[in-house]
Amino acid sequence: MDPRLEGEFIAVVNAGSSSIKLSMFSLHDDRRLGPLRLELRAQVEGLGTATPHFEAAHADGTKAGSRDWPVGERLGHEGALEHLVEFIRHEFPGLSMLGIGHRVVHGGTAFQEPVVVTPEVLARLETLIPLAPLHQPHNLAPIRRAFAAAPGLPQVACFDTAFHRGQSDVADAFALPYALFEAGVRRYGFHGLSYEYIASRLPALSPRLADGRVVLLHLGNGASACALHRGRSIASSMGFTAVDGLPMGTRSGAVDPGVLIYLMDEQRMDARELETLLYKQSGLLGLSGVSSDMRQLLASDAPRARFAIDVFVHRVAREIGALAAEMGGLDGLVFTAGIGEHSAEIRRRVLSRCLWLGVSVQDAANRDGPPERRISTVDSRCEAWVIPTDEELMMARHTFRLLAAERKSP
Ligand SMILES: Nc1ncnc2c1ncn2[C@@H]1O[C@H](COP(=O)(O)OP(=O)(O)O)[C@@H](O)[C@H]1O
Ligand SMILES: CC(=O)OP(=O)(O)O
Ligand SMILES: [Mg+2]
Repeated sequence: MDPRLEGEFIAVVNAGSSSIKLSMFSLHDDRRLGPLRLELRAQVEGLGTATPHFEAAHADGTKAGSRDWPVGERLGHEGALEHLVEFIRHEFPGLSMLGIGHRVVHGGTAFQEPVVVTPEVLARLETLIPLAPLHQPHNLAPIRRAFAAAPGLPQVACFDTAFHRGQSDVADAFALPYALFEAGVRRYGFHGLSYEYIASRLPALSPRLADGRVVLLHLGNGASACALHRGRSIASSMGFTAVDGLPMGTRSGAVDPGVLIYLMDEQRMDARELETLLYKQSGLLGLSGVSSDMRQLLASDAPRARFAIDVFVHRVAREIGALAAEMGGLDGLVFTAGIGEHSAEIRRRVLSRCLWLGVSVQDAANRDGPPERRISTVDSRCEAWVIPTDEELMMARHTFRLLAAERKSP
């Protein structure tokens, strides 16, 4: 065994709609670097497609493993999880664990911060599956599996919704009958672990933004925007579910609800068919007919690929304006997640629509530079930044904080 991998660990599981990521953090008494150190990241991507792919890397980026499955052997979430668990067992024999942190997309109104999962908590989280059908079942399956395999091992659920729970009722409400608001039909907002991580980086990177009005843009396979005022979320583009707001890889983003009634009446679509349409057949994939993957769209000459990108950029620019209006102005913009971190072209196009907000882009910095960087000119009234997100580190921090506190007060 690698001597670095002795001691106690926290595992963190981020089960998405088409991938499972598992990261291992070791614990240390290091005042300067903090108690958590990333040791290994492992993931299976492309679940449900013809070409699932496993890859694992040590913290320094060196490869720890990889695997492809034969074309046509459709690997599901369960098979991927088994593979990851076996890999970790092999890499970390005799492993001692403090606990496991899980990303759980929906915490409803009841869960406003991370919690240690009990069978009762798990049962309540299961009732939220209809509110996040693409994510919640996959988030809860690894919890159930770990309960069965290691009943005494503490598990912590970290919610995508929690960071937004401080938003006002006015920001949260749909203008539906008030009884529905009371029954929990309201805006929740998602990608909260990502936004919380970015907010935690701002004091070191830009004190002005840490204390100011910022729109955070999480543009990945799922995409959303968040209005951050003095480090707190005050509004977000995602609503009751993670299908609202911006167009995404395969999700529609906001549509006129009248369209759904029309489709039910005229095309006799039922709830399941609408769910498939809105979550799996829309967004970049639905508009382009080419791919849900922004890299492929940017590389394509197909007119509809270009059209899909145009719609995406248009809606992102619109959302920035809407969230700036909620905050009464804007001091900065932050791009994060797959597209936000890696696509200079999308950032350039979005920022070219933000001149009215006082953004002046530094082209060379936008094209290239260290992963965390300012991409606006020094005299830009509104700052623009790229900050890679780290949902896993945020989850490891929450898990450590909760379990260390539990250990002190048994
Ligand atoms: N260099 C790049 N240029 C454009 N898009 C990119 C680039 N790298 C990754 N992406 C896009 O990022 C998206 C995936 O984002 P990511 O945050 O990794 O998703 P997930 O929600 O699965 O974690 C895909 O649309 C992918 O095409
Ligand atoms: C909430 C959500 O959309 O998550 P993801 O981006 O992982 O799909
Ligand atoms: Mg994501």
